Amino acid sequence: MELLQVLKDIQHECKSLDTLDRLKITGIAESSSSIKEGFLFVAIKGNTFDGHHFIDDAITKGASAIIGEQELSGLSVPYIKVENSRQALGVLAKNYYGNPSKSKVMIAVTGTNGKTTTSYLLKHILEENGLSCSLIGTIQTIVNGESMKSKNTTPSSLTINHLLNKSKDQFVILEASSHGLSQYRLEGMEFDLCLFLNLTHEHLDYHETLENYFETKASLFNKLKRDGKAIINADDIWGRKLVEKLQHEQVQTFSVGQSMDNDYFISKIEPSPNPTIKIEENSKQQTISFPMAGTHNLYNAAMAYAAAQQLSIQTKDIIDSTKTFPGVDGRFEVFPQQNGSNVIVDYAHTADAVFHCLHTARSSGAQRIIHIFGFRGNRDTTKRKEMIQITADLSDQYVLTMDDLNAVPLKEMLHTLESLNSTYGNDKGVIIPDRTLAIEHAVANSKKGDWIIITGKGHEQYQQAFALPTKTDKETVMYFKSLKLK
Ligand SMILES: CC(=O)N[C@H]1[C@@H](OP(=O)(O)OP(=O)(O)OC[C@H]2O[C@@H](n3ccc(=O)[nH]c3=O)[C@H](O)[C@@H]2O)O[C@H](CO)[C@@H](O)[C@@H]1O[C@H](C)C(=O)N[C@@H](C)C(=O)N[C@H](CCC(=O)O)C(=O)O
Ligand SMILES: Nc1ncnc2c1ncn2[C@@H]1O[C@H](COP(=O)(O)OP(=O)(O)OP(=O)(O)O)[C@@H](O)[C@H]1O
Repeated sequence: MELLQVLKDIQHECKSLDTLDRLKITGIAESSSSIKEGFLFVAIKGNTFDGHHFIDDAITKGASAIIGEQELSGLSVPYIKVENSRQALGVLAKNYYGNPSKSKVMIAVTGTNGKTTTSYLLKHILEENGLSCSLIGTIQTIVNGESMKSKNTTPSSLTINHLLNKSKDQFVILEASSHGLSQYRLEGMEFDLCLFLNLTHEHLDYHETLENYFETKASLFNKLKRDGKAIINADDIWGRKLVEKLQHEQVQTFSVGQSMDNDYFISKIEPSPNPTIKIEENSKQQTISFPMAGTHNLYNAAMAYAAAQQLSIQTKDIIDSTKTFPGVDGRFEVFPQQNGSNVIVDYAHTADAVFHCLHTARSSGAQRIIHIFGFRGNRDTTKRKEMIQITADLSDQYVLTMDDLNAVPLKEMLHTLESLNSTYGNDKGVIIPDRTLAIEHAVANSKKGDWIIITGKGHEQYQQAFALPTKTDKETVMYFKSLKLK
């Protein structure tokens, strides 16, 4: 493709215009390690590396032109300077792949918690109704029925545009993370439907304040197509704020919430044992049954319901398909034990998610709650206090253990657990550093009516080795089950 075509709509400076005029590129790469002969290399200053340091490497590997933010000269291939390389990459990718988000029905889901669950449910509803759907999110990326493991919740703009270009599916659901939004990973894309689920304390190591975090999430709604629609959980205080903002901007906005002034009025919530939610719209009441327990999951169901309606799926068909939702890997997955206890594996890693998870266990009949969890190294440390306070309040026993250390020394994390526990915890808490042994301890000491809740890792593989030969919380739970069966 002609380089000038790829540069369309991008403000740039280049000292070798003649050369650009004739130049064709065979691809685009944001990493020098992906460069092939004839590629355009986009140098990005990142959090760990500066892509500008890899320009020589990219040229040696065959790059035919370079884009970057620095003032550079004397390169053996044309150098094009832009204001912001990440932002430029979004437009370059869009131009190179033929603006694929324009011709697809694009749905973005944002919020602190529930993006994956809501996205999976909406995909399930669409597919049950004969529609094909790609999904780009935390657990996996599914395009044309083929699944790949995800590295990021929201991949880079180059990856997304490539996936959209490959996708033959009618619909695309994308989980929009705040990191993704702030790093321009959705730059140049447009959406038919954007969902806002909630906003609670998370990622303040990155955004610093909740206001900044909200502004970043809210920026998704600037990417709506001209006739695009916003669906917002108005029971969330930030959601309510967003409804007001979008209505003021005359964006087509549909609110979901427990007061009658909402477009989708939630008139009743029954979180367990047979989770159902009643929704009234245009004075008609619908009852939605959803196999995942908990008020939080019923909110996810309400949001997916409203989205499916706005995508013109018949109400009855939505209700029928919601009933058959198979659930999501590592989200409130229940493993009944032979002794009458239950083990739950859940991806909760915010205070709000932990609250919902423990609350759901209690309202589902847990007589004793034993909660096992840890803190991820090198991530928001300010949420830890509240997480301990919630478990100290809502569980009967809690076990602090290891989550991913992310290069934090084990000794340092142990010290952190001890000091947080003595400051904010209570005598219900113990520390068992090895995650698999913490689970073993809880299972071995469990009795009928106990609910052992293991949070934080959900579907993810363990990063470090533990005492037992298992790789995930679910494998660890199954390991004890299989020992008992022998
Ligand atoms: C801190 C952070 O957000 N980093 C993201 C960012 O990487 P970065 O730009 O900082 O990359 P870097 O490693 O410093 O490298 C800078 C540049 O040098 C280039 N390079 C580097 C090495 C080399 O040999 N050659 C080379 O060209 C790199 O390709 C890059 O362009 O941009 C990359 C591409 O988009 C992301 O993959 C990467 O996500 C990392 C892996 C990550 O863990 N991010 C987390 C915090 C994140 O984004 N999480 C959210 C979900 C959060 C949630 O809700 O739970 C997500 O969307 O995944
Ligand atoms: N609507 C909700 N409100 C509060 N907590 C929720 C909600 N939905 C799910 N959760 C909790 O958050 C956890 C993660 O859920 P899910 O993976 O659906 O969210 P996510 O937004 O994709 O998360 P992440 O951004 O970390 O990938 C669940 O295991 C559950 O504990």
